[in-house]
Amino acid sequence: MSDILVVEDESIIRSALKRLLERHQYTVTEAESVTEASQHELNRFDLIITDLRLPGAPGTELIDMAKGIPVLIMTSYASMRSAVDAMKMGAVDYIAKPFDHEEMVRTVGRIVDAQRKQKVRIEGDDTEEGDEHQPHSTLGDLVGSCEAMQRLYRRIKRVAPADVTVLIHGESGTGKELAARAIHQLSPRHDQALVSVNCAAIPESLIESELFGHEKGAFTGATATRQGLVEAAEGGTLFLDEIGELPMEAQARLLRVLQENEVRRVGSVHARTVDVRLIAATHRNLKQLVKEGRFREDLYYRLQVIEVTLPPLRERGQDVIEIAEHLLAKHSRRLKMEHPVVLTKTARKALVKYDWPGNVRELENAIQRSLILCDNGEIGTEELGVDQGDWQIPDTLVNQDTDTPESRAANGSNNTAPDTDELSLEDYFQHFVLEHQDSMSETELAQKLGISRKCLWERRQRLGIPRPKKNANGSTANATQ
Ligand SMILES: Nc1ncnc2c1ncn2[C@@H]1O[C@H](COP(=O)(O)OP(=O)(O)OP(=O)(O)O)[C@@H](O)[C@H]1O
Repeated sequence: MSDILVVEDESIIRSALKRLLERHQYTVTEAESVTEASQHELNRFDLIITDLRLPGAPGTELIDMAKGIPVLIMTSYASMRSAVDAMKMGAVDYIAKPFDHEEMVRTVGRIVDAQRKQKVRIEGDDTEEGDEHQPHSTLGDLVGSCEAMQRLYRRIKRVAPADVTVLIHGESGTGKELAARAIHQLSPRHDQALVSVNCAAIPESLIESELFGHEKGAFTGATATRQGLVEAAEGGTLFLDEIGELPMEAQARLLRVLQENEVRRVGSVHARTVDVRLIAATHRNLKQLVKEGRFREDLYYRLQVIEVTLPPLRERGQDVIEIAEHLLAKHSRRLKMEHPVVLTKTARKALVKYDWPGNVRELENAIQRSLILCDNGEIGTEELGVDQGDWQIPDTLVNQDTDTPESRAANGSNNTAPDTDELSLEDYFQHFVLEHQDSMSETELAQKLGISRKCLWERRQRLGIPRPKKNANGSTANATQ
């Protein structure tokens, strides 16, 4: 049986809530204010439900006072703002008054359940209680122990159990998708699906039907009714990477999912109810996009309930070595390396000194490349290429069929990128794209360059060579995006 402390100054609401919870087998203690609540030993409760506005101190004060105990905020000022602020301060969730009884019972059940599971996991791990404040060198697939990563882990653990939308910020390649996965894994939805979608990688014309599904005949080519990815995430989590690239029409449909828990397939007049938690990520400044009229303000406010920020790799100090070694082990296994490969002392220093504009993804490429190029079991600065700017061997080359050490060595000594000394990769990229963009689709171009469609799109943005748009007569014209 779980113990709940209800802090509410309006006695009618307080006793109604008490009765409701007791009917569901919870033990309830009441308090009228933070001061009265603080006379109890807060640590013995499994959950504290508190009104935000109370006589004297606000309910949010209990978040710090009851370290580790989830605090659910009730607010009659159903403004998003105060609820968002409470969540930022560490509240596990919020519920707007007047609340629906069923919703309250469901929310309480979910939090208490998640809390119990977390306790079991912590005890099972043989970790001390108060684990939240123990330093960790990993969380899920994220590796790194610097202070910024510790803060990130703590934040992920706090937001994961609350069923709220999370917006992840961070430069490209910082691990936003891994962070989303960690949130899903630590949430009560962890045994349901996590559906990941990269909004920048799906052609604009297809994105609505991909996400929301379509009815048969909704558009040319819609030969059958199809469920969208939002529906595929039913009961679980939907991760929308690069949400800043979502076209306006799709933004409107997504807003409906968030506001009404409803999805309407393209070409359908009927809405379907969905139960999906959204995690979105972007490397862009969404506020700026809102100002420029390219992102809906209402959607922006819905998304930024809780924000999580991934630090750039250059700000993670010695973590870069920890991550490099982790990636070295991972890719040595993948490439079935016969002998262990290590980083030289100079290489380690160079790793820390280099500023990694492409973050962990760039580091991962450098490690993969080095494993192929090194021949004496040691990786030095030359193999890493950290002194030579940020050129990369395309992934397709790295992932080529390199099953034997001989063929790997051959790939290296063939010098697959002979021009890189004279021609920077960016020049090469620019030439290649300008030369072939009229005759190749974006997918073909990306494939030839060995990069993802999204990466192609990002580089186009960075280098100022926007994708040409096809005119009605089939010729192309550059369009600023
Ligand atoms: N802290 C980390 N420890 C280990 N591997 C990491 C870490 N962060 C990122 N990676 C690896 O780096 C690569 C890029 O990570 P991820 O795709 O999560 O980044 P992202 O921020 O979502 O990038 P983008 O914005 O370009 O989609 C992945 O292969 C991931 O496994």
